[in-house]
Amino acid sequence: MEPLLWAQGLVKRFGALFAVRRVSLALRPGEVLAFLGKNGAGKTTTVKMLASLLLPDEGEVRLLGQDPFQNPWALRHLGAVLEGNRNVYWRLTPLENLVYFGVARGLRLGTARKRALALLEEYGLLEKAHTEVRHLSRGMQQKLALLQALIHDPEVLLLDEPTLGLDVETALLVREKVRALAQSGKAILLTTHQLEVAEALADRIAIIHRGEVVLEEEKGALLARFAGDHYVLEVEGPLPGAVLARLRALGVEGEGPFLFRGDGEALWAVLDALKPLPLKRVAKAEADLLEIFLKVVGHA
Ligand SMILES: Nc1ncnc2c1ncn2[C@@H]1O[C@H](COP(=O)(O)OP(=O)(O)OP(=O)(O)O)[C@@H](O)[C@H]1O
Repeated sequence: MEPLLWAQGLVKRFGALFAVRRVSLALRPGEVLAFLGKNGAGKTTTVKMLASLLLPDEGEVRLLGQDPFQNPWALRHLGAVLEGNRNVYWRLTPLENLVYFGVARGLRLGTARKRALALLEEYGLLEKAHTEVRHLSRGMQQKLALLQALIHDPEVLLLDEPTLGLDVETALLVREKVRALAQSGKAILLTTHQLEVAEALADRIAIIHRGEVVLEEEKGALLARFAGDHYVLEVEGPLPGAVLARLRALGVEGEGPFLFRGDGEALWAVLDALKPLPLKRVAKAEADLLEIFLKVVGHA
């Protein structure tokens, strides 16, 4: 499948600082790519180049095959939520904002209005449709910023921290919506420091460190690769000293839950040593994204 968004060899320097060095990305229909990195790693700079808000020193961007720097009309295929809620007009109402952005991106007035009202209803903002944005709560403003990116139904979405600062219910709603948008075929780049959000939503993970993409991998494969051979065991009741001694000799660590590093075959020796004690749980330990992130960039 052809990527909807494609970038090759992006470079951005600020004076002597290489903020972004040769970053390449591709986003295909229906795909969520989580773009992770520590503060100052180069995420925003990259995303701004993808959104044509910043001119790369080197490299190319294509949106549905078109170069948005040569042909800015290609940007109608893109919706972006950057830097929280700053991309809406504070003295206009949500409805006015959405109609304005819809028309600016090529919708007819009537279509923009209909779509704006439908989105406001879908995201629970209809009762604020006519309230000036500056009088909305911060979370509502943030939700509106997302709707502003969706109003013209673009194929590609760049979402920077879409759930940060939202209440639990709204954050879950936005998560569900992002998932549904991907299922409907949108390509989504998700920038976030909330690793559990990335883990829940992403199909692929890219980690940028000091301006370079140091890891890019399908999420399932990444989690499996870092999980390694690593089992967690729990037993009912206290362990007799002799059993514990045998476990230690086999390399079992911990005090319950016990931890065993080894392959599936070696695990049988451990289970044998435990017989006939009742087992509560034996499971392959799973890596989480936080652990992986810290391993890849945490101490570098
Ligand atoms: N306009 C600018 N002028 C000079 N330096 C800049 C400019 N914009 C960004 N930088 C620098 O480029 C580097 C990358 O910044 P960027 O905002 O892309 O990081 P980030 O990964 O988005 O970080 P955060 O998670 O903190 O938002 C930083 O060292 C930053 O200080």
